[in-house]
Amino acid sequence: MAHNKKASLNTCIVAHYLTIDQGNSEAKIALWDDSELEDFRMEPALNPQRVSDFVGKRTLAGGIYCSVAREDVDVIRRLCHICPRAMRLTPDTPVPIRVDYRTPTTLGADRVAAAVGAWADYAGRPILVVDAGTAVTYDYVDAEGVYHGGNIAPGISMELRALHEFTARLPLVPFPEEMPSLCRELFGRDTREAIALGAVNSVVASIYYYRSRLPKDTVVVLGGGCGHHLASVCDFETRVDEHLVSKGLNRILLYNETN
Ligand SMILES: Nc1ncnc2c1ncn2[C@@H]1O[C@H](COP(=O)(O)OP(=O)(O)O)[C@@H](O)[C@H]1O
Ligand SMILES: CC(C)(COP(=O)(O)O)[C@@H](O)C(=O)NCCC(=O)O
Ligand SMILES: [K+]
Repeated sequence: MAHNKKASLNTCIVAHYLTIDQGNSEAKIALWDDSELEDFRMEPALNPQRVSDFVGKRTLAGGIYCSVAREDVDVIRRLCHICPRAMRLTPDTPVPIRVDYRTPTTLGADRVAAAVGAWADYAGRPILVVDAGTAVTYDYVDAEGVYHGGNIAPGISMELRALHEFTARLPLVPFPEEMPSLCRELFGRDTREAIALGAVNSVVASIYYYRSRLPKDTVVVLGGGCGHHLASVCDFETRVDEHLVSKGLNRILLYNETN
């Protein structure tokens, strides 16, 4: 009897949190047991039904929505319906780092979330946050937790497409899945290799460059769909976090629960 009571108490206190990150290529939905990732799904086209299917029978304590694409009103409505405390990440949302950006209202919410996600794991160290998705963003958080901004550059797929679309002769080269073997050579020796290496090495070289200009103890955190590919070709230690933005959203949600 006492055991059953304890078990049902445990069931009650599991706090599930839902995070939704709508990027320019994919939506990422994640379920958290407090701050532990429990379930994750990528959705090329999110809709309210997919959100409900993902959550299933689990009871939510809170949820957060962040988009750098179209704000999906139907998805937000569904989130509000299934969550007692649902919020959108906006420029006014309190976050656990200090954002020092001249135009906070135009700053991509996913960049703030990625910075918070990295800070959650490496607080107290300077961090170069690289979120390599549709675009690649390179952001800097110092050891005091101040976000100093960063840069925006084309993502690898975007570069490959742009080279094809804006030239007469360049073929569309597929996303180079096998980066370590491709990057064994510095320069391409045929057109396709030259394009693939050009797109990949522009990102790799940028990571090296920013790192060389930052304090020696800077941690390099790589997130986004290309994060693990890029880590495989950097010859210094990097930390890959496939769920960087979702993790940041979860931490922002928890921060707002307790503050
Ligand atoms: N195997 C792959 N095939 C195609 N694109 C890939 C692959 N692996 C990584 N990518 C890259 O990942 C990006 C999607 O990453 P993601 O971080 O989800 O982007 P976003 O947040 O902008 O939606 C694609 O635009 C592409 O550049
Ligand atoms: C730079 C981004 C396009 C990155 O988007 P993503 O690649 O993650 O889909 C997005 O963060 C954005 O639209 N930012 C607004 C401009 C700014 O951050 O200053
Ligand atoms: K990005």
